[in-house]
Amino acid sequence: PAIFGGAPRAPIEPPPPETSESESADRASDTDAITRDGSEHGFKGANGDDAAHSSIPVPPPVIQHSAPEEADTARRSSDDAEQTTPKASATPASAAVPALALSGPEATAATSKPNGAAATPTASTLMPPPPRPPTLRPTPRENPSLAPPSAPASRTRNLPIPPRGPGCSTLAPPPTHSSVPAKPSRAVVLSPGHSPLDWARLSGGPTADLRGLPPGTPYLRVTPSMLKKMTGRKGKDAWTVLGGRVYNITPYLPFHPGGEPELLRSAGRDGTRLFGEIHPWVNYEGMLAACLVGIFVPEEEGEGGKAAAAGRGGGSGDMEAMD
Ligand code: HEM
Repeated sequence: PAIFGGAPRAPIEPPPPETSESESADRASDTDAITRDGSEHGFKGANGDDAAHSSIPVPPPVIQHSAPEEADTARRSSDDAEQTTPKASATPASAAVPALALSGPEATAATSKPNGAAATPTASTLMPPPPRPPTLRPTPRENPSLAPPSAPASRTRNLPIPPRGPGCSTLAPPPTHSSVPAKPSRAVVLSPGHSPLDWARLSGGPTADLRGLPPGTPYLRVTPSMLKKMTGRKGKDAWTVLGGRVYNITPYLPFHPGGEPELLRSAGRDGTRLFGEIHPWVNYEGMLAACLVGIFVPEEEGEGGKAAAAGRGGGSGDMEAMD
């Protein structure tokens, strides 16, 4: 009802020239009442209200504008109610719409006079800066300050936000991250029963001992000379140093996602740097806890000065030396 309020009706009323403005206003209110009544009557069925409707003149011009309304009324009442209905509703609405639509900042810039003198002065002063009203485009300009958080902007309005990157989603990673060239995977196909989970089962137990040393063997002080012999060849186990600790990587070889040859690159030497170059994120300490042989120490700090290199089927007297 507010949309079809009296303001817009006034200009439309002119068609009925028979009465004065005050009368026309009264008539407008009457028409409202009539319209409602008419509709109600229509639902209930036509009654003797035709007299009231008949008081409303100007059927032909108004009818043109209010065609839809008229049709409705026509369905509701088969009598003269048709004439009354069009006046009240359709005409005012059509008149009001254009004024609102064109009254935007753009129209004001074009010096629109009819929109009311009061609005014009303010508009003139604000004309240069008021790009705000056209929120569609100027917003991006203003946004830069607010733009950093692209998320809020996108939430508020879809149109104003020009999508910056390919993915408009706020959750999309920055192009910098997504553009990182992916290295071809060198992962190998592990044989059945040698998945990471299988390794976890095998080595994860609290009592798991995969060092390849006699049970109860304490952690060893492994010297460079000792380490050098543990290459995984000639029946020897493969040891490597990671972070100052010596691990027997032999049992892990078939479980290594990178393949046995890759893992053996570090056998018999310190593989800390090589390991870190490939996958520094791998938690070797946890994965190889059951394979911990000892600590890596300088030659002079070794056990008894005698190399204690040992392994499965290794040197004859080496195992005793390690004990
Ligand atoms: C120091 C010698 C080592 C070398 C040269 C090596 C090399 C590699 C290579 C080339 C890959 C394949 C990476 C890819 O997917 O493209 C790989 C994967 C892997 N390696 Fe090693 N590796 C070594 C030691 C180890 C050790 C000691 C462990 C753990 C005890 C380990 C655990 C893994 C794991 C879990 C993956 C899979 C990583 C992933 O899928 O992201 N590696 N390794």
